Amino acid sequence: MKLLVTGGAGYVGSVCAARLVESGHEVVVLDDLSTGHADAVPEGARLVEAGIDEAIGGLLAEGFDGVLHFAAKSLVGESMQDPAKYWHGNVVTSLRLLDAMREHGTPRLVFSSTAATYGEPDQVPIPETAPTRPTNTYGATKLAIDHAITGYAGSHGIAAVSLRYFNVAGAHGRFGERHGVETHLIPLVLQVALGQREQIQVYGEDWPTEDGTCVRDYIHVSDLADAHLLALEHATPGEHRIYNLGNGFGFSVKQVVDACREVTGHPIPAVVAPRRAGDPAVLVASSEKARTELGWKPERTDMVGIVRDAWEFTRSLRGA
Ligand SMILES: NC(=O)c1ccc[n+]([C@@H]2O[C@H](COP(=O)([O-])OP(=O)(O)OC[C@H]3O[C@@H](n4cnc5c(N)ncnc54)[C@H](O)[C@@H]3O)[C@@H](O)[C@H]2O)c1
Ligand SMILES: O=c1ccn([C@@H]2O[C@H](COP(=O)(O)OP(=O)(O)O[C@H]3O[C@H](CO)[C@H](O)[C@H](O)[C@H]3O)[C@@H](O)[C@H]2O)c(=O)[nH]1
Repeated sequence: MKLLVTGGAGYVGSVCAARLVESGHEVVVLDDLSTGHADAVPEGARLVEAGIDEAIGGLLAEGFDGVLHFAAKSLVGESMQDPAKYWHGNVVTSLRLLDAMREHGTPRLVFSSTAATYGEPDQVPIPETAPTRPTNTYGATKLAIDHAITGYAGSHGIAAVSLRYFNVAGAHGRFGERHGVETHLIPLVLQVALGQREQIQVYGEDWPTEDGTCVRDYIHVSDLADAHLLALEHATPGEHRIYNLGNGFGFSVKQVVDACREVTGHPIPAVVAPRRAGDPAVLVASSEKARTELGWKPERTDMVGIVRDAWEFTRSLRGA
């Protein structure tokens, strides 16, 4: 297939673009490099360095079999301080993309949604039928886009799939996580091991969990990429399918830090800090639907293995 990958110079998009190229697809990456890196675009893919708003119409006029839409603003804290950046950058931009797909008859869409669409869950593991009550602007914009996709798919025959990622982690060879402003736990802990930061702050030790720290469902980015390939195969015209992607079990912040100590051999000093606003205690996915309907089976579920891949990638960046 000829596929357009928006945000393919970013973390998840570059890994998926690499997997698509490996699988024999023709890949064009559309990325404005606002948080991505040109050298993260895999060999064999064409990079169009531009924003979606200005370039999408001209590009889709070339004729594509589908779009994988990763491009977004995705910092939860920033989304609360500057909501306009998120409503415009995520929702308005995605509407432009949907309108261009409709105009040019682009048949398939796979969209990066998020666990943040659910907010504080009533039950864990979280199924797709759980109430969607996002607690931050980032999650609200992703939910709004999901609603728009449902409408466009139903009315204009687009075969659409939204994948709600839980906590993405790990690396796929030379493709990994290098956000300019890093807020995610594993890369921050690895920065301590590299001597770039003195200690890791553990945001709260008084949560209602076994060891008192927050629990999250960490999904290896290569398993995530597999799900995108399956989503493309199973997408059905006129339908908008929504799938959670997680391993179905959680690791606490302390367990993640311990795994990083084991992999790096560094003591990684940790200090307890106040809770971070908006953090739920436990987020774990039920991904039964993706397993049953897509035949998806995450294979890299061991935390030490996930951290090892992230560590190798992080060290390679430093030429270590
Ligand atoms: N990383 C996670 O843990 C996680 C979890 C849930 C959902 N997601 C979603 O997955 C997607 C990818 O996340 P990521 O961690 O790879 O982020 P990222 O910041 O590394 O990648 C986003 C990419 O999109 C590009 N971009 C942003 N706005 C653009 C625009 N208007 N036009 C063209 N390019 C644009 C950026 O330059 C960047 O390369 C996002 O939609 C994010 O919301 C990520
Ligand atoms: O320095 C840090 C950084 C994080 N944490 C904790 O580590 C856990 C994981 O935090 P991350 O920031 O790595 O990830 P989040 O769970 O906050 O966010 C992830 O899940 C969200 C869904 O709620 C969105 O999908 C978002 O894009 C995705 O990164 C949280 O309990 C957080 O409080 C710390 O203790 N110290």
